Amino acid sequence: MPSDKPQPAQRPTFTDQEALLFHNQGKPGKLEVNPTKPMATQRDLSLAYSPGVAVPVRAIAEDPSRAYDYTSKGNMVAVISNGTAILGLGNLGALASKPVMEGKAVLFKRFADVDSIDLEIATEDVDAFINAVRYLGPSFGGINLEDIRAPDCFIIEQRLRELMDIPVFHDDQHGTAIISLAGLINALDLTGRDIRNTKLVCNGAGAAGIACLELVKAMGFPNENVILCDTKGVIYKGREEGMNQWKSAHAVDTDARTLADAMKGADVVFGLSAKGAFTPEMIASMAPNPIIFAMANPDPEITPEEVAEIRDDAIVATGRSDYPNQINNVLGFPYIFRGALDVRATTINDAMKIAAAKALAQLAREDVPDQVAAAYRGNRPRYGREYIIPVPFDPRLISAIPAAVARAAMESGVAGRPIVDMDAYRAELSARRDPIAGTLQRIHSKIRRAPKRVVFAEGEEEPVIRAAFAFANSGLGWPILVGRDQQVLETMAGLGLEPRDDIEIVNARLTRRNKDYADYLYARLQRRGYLWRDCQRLVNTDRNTFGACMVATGDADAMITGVTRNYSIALEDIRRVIDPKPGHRVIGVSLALARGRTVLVADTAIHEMPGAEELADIAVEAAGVARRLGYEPRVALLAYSTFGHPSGERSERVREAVKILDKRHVDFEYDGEMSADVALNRDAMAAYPFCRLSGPANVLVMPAIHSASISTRMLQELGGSTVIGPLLVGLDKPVQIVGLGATDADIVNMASIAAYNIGG
Ligand SMILES: NC(=O)C1=CN([C@@H]2O[C@H](COP(=O)(O)OP(=O)(O)OC[C@H]3O[C@@H](n4cnc5c(N)ncnc54)[C@H](OP(=O)(O)O)[C@@H]3O)[C@@H](O)[C@H]2O)C=CC1
Ligand SMILES: CC(=O)C(=O)O
Ligand SMILES: [Mg+2]
Repeated sequence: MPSDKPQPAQRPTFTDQEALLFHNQGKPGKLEVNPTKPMATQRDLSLAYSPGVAVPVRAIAEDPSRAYDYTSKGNMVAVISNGTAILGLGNLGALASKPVMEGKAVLFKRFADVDSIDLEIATEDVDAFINAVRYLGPSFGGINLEDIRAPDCFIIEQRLRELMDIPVFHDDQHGTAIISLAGLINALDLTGRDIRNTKLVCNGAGAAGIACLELVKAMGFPNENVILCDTKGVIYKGREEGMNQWKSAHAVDTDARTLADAMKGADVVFGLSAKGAFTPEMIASMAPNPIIFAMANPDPEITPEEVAEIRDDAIVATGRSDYPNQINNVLGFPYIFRGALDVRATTINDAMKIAAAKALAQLAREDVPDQVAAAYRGNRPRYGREYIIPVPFDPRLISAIPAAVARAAMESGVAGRPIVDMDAYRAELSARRDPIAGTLQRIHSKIRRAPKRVVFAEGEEEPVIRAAFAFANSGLGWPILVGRDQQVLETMAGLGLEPRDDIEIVNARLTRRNKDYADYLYARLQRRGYLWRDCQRLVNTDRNTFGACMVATGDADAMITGVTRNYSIALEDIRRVIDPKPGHRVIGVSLALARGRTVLVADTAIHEMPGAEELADIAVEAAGVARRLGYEPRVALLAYSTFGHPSGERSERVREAVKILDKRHVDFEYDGEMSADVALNRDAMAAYPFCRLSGPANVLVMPAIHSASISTRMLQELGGSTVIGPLLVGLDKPVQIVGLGATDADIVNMASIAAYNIGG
């Protein structure tokens, strides 16, 4: 649980020098452009450029919607600024805004796989700015305006919305409004307030302030309960100084003239102004349980530490990532555009904004996965005063927010290409964030249709219990937690989880099946030096043995273990109880996913230095796994040499394995021996026209366990691949072993793979 008070000591700090170095090291700046098509050969060139490129040109000229099929338009957003209101730093010009705009562009990519480029336009003239942008429509699927001062931004956005047929969205207005509304919905809920009689003060009557008020009023806040302030104080009816039509729309009848007057007794205050604008006295004068959103960047109107010195009943949020409750538009713009682009929305309307805010608010109320806990440095946040809004690293945002936005676009009639299958869309969204997610999603939808009973052998462990609940909540099957009832229940209570009927707790010592399992084990082990009593002790005390007995005897369908024990020891426990499937070999297969490509690597778990027969078996098992995952296997048997060169003894086994596969007449593509580059790179493979693989390999059979282990770990650490596994295949009953210290998400995934019975 997060502590009650903000803890500055835990906050990451950096020097100015470090910030400059960060931006300067490697290639200066934060983004570069990469081609998505190969440009390696003469043929590639003639397709990508003249003459091949003429074909899509004509197609688009004939039907402009084809631009979405043949160009990057549909996934490309421009982040455009003139630098007149850079964060809360003021008007520092177009060029100085570039680091922020590059930052927004990479956040688009990082969080929602939206390609984005920053465009800084060096003019403060509203008409000139509009003219510079209005003709850019063909290049982009959407325009994200950023850090343009009020009231220019209102005119610019409105005119561009009229002139362009793609979404134009001023992030500082609407992004901020959406996120603060989401936070406000939850803060009102936590403090038991009703939107109709809550008093709100907004300091800052610029882009962000005005848009926030418009959205909260659209949600039902009465006009007379809201006071807007700017550098001149309260915006009251009849004020003349420093006014414009957008401020006037929110002017109220009140005697309050200063921000301090307005904040007396207020329930909520929004800061969208500048550093230090709220004084301790102002905060002290607010109503009990005040809601304080100090959102100025980079430094808030008041810090959470300063609030904590004055009162302990406040809910405080800032725009920064290093305090709890980050109300920042980064939670919105990537996902809102993702949803809008995916339905080819012509605009981003109020219905889509409110849908995004509600989806965000809802997400904060749900149980938090481990990846989010990691973003909180080990503190698992729970819906409450210090967790009113999800963090930007929450992996659930990518499927929840765009789906809500896309649905609202469809319902409000602005979607050019409605989504037919929303579940499939959500799965696709998750896959954009993490390539592994697409494969897992397929597995999940399959096992949901025929849920299985899965033994979670280490049922007393916290992550295992959380995983079991997540597994059951997602409808993936029925978990069985093995452990002492009291211990399991206490851990559950500590996690705030209630026991429930669909999650069984089985105590090995007390179960009525205890004797049957001991008999079963004795029948297997009596000729290996075990007495019946030894078997009974194993069943009673070893959870892997007990869990495996449940699976072996049909009391459960699959099993997951490994959180507290080394892989090889857990495997030994299991092998005592479960044999290989007749005619099969037990191996480990790892899945490496990178750059849209999935490659299976085997054997990553069992055979240290396989002989030729074993290598052939490994190829057969791994090809089976590829098929079960929906890939047509192309198996490369790897070595350091390729088809006999350089010659060497160590490759002999691999060549022999290929001959064995020839004799077995297997029904999949295979070849070798070959080096990894030949296996994976079409051009390198082309140097061997006799190679029997029809394309780059998707199954790599490694010559030995050390090369398998080293290469998968290097892929993960250096190559940016996601690697899952080793998945255990070839056992007669499905059991999977996670790595020591696996997170709840890892356990759920491996439990799903066990339930799916990936080994066939
Ligand atoms: N957390 C988030 O996600 C976001 C935070 N922001 C923050 O909000 C702030 C405003 O941004 P934005 O609306 O784009 O900028 P604008 O330039 O459009 O508006 C600034 C507004 O703040 C007012 N203001 C400035 N200083 C003070 C002060 N000391 N007291 C009262 N009012 C003041 C100005 O008053 P006047 O009209 O009298 O000049 C003006 O109304 C920035 O700090 C920015 O970082 C913005 C967007 C997103
Ligand atoms: C977060 C943001 O967009 C701003 O402070 O301007
Ligand atoms: Mg901004």
